[in-house]
Amino acid sequence: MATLDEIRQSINEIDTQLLTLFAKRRAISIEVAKNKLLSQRPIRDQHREQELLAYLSQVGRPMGLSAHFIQRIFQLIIEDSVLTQQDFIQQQINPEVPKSNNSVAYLGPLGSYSSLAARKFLGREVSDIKEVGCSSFNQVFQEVESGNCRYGVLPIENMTSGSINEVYDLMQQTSLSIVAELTYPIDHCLLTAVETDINDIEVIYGHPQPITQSSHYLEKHPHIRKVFCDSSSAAMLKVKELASPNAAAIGSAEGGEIYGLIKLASGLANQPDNCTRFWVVAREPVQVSPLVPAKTTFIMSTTQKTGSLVEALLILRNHNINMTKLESRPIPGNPWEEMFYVDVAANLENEEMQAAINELKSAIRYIKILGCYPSEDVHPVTSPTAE
Ligand SMILES: C=C(O[C@@H]1C=C(C(=O)O)C=C[C@H]1O)C(=O)O
Repeated sequence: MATLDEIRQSINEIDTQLLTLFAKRRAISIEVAKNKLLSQRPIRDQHREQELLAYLSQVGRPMGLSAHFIQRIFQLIIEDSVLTQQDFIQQQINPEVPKSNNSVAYLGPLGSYSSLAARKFLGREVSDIKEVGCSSFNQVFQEVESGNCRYGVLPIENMTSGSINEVYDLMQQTSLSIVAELTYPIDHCLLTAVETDINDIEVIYGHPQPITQSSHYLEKHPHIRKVFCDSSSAAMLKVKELASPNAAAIGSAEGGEIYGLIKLASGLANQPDNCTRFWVVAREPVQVSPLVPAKTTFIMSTTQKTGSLVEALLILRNHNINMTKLESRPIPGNPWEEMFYVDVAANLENEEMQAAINELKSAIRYIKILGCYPSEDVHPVTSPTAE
């Protein structure tokens, strides 16, 4: 009988083959993108996705693979393929924005969730990226506005704790444009400098967001004192410095590795599939190909007349424009009025969208376009066989 090491070696070999095939599929998806560019066909083809998933579920069944399993794996693969194609098409129409040799500003020293998201945005080639960790969101804006950094990466929404209001408020004042969105999976871990036990932890250092998002876990350990830090990396640095069996930080496993911390527990967030959505901002807007699913974000303030918000939203509906998010924020110095942040699934260049914006301009008090960027919400549809 084969030893465990030998069996595991076979698994390594199979997984390497899978990786080779994933890379091959990704390369072919670029060929698909080139073909679509020539024929001007949209990147997303949900009918084809559904057909493919149904076909694969059928092929996998006699192999003992459930439709549910197949759909989960291939949804991820198809999502990657669509995003790869989007990136390719965007590079074609925005060739002056190469993704290498770039600089990016984000909140916190290396290892913060924002820094990990920044690396995801600029790809894995981190060697020639200038990374500027900032101590506040305001500084992130300043680094990009001054031209010191090409991009700024800003968290705007977390699945558990909701919108990050400070970033929304700063967006009201900036001249920067949103050029991309990305979602980053967040797995909050309890990190310590030395081997210890959860019952020995007396103090937890963390950014207020991860602490709020881990409230259920923390309620189970009411004796632990919470200390807020400017960023998750600041919390990790503090714990590293203390080197105490009684102090822990809340942060990512990747961040913990950067600071040489031990992972005492993971999966702390209230919501198991916790992720954060980020905006990438730059001084110049990007053009989004009509072949790529796009989002446009704008802010507007309506008049104080009754029904003025409803009227504005009806304009969008009448132009068949799907609103994906509506957020309201107070206007500083103007306590009785609200500013609305609107995300729509539409390209700014689109005729209907232009018509809607023009109509909005005459119906509301103020409108400012924050950016048009490729949509990251490209989750493939499920095929009915998986239900
Ligand atoms: C690869 C294609 O583009 C997209 C990605 C798909 C995939 O990865 O299988 C399927 C349909 C499209 O949404 C295609 O159109 O075939």
